[in-house]
Amino acid sequence: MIKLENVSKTFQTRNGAVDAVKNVSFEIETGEIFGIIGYSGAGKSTLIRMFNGLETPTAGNIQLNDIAISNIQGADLRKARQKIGMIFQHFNLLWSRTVAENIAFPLEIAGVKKAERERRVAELIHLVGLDGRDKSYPAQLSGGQKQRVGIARALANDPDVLLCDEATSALDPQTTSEVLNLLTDINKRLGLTIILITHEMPVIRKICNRVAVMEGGKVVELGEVLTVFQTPQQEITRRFVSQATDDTQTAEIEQMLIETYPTGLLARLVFTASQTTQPVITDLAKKFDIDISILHGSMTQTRNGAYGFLFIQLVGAEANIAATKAYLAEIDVRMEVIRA
Ligand SMILES: Nc1ncnc2c1ncn2[C@@H]1O[C@H](COP(=O)(O)OP(=O)(O)OP(=O)(O)O)[C@@H](O)[C@H]1O
Repeated sequence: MIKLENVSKTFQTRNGAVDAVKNVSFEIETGEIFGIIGYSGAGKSTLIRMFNGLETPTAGNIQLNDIAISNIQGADLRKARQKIGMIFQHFNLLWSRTVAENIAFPLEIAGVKKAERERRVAELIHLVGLDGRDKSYPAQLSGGQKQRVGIARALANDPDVLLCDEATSALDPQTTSEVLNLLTDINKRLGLTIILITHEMPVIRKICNRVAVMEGGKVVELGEVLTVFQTPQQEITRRFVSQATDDTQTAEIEQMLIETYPTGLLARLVFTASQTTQPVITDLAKKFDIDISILHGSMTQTRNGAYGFLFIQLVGAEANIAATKAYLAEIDVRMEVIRA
């Protein structure tokens, strides 16, 4: 478990003091994938760099399992750091070393013997899906392959925690998706705690269990990803959530549907994780003798379940439509009537 208590970081610059992180407290569970999102300058990098002692807090404490990471230095800090891997946006690979030599580097520093190093490197190359590329140089690899080397190198000393600093920001959407799948797989297989910072909500949606939203050095919102997506509390969170859904287009779509479908009742059904797996639409048609057409929809998957909405047209006797509405209320599917 990782615990932050009242953590602050102030940089002294020529232009005065910069409060990069302001009084941040939260906990991250072992084995969790925890996302930190914020715009440029929000303090994400500074915060994540304090997890492995690359920056020291000006105030407050960071506890990693039994170790007070914010209070140790020298040999103790170097030893603790071996249990915290890190990957970067621009990979930070050694360009004159092969894939295998890059991955072996942290093992050399840790004093691991040659035979054991070679065994471990082969295992890591296989784990990240780079079989056959061990003798390639970074310049001969695609962006996604370079990040796989970064991940293998970060895992070399069998860390408890992996820090990801905008690890997919330099990659195209397809490669981003592959790297995120690899991280999810590693999280499951090794029980590794992953902390990632990003400015992209789709990354959070795809792999995180919980998310903290940072603005001006503070954590302004924190919660389960699904809850944050369904009920964002802060304006900045709403802006991030709209990046990952197409809710912004809703008004336009409603107008278009009203014009295109002049008959029947038009409604928007809002589903949350608890009902999305139920065959709600089939049930309605069977139970209430009504015709239902699905006109438009968007379902979004998060790690804790799916949620989303469907625009439907209902045609049938008034009493049957009233019974349909009552049934939807009973099973907690919100129905917003666009045109009665
Ligand atoms: N070493 C430093 N010296 C002085 N100021 C710094 C230093 N590092 C960061 N800052 C300042 O602290 C604030 C937070 O920066 P930080 O890099 O942590 O934000 P961020 O959310 O990670 O943004 P980005 O995604 O652009 O890196 C910014 O105002 C930045 O200029």
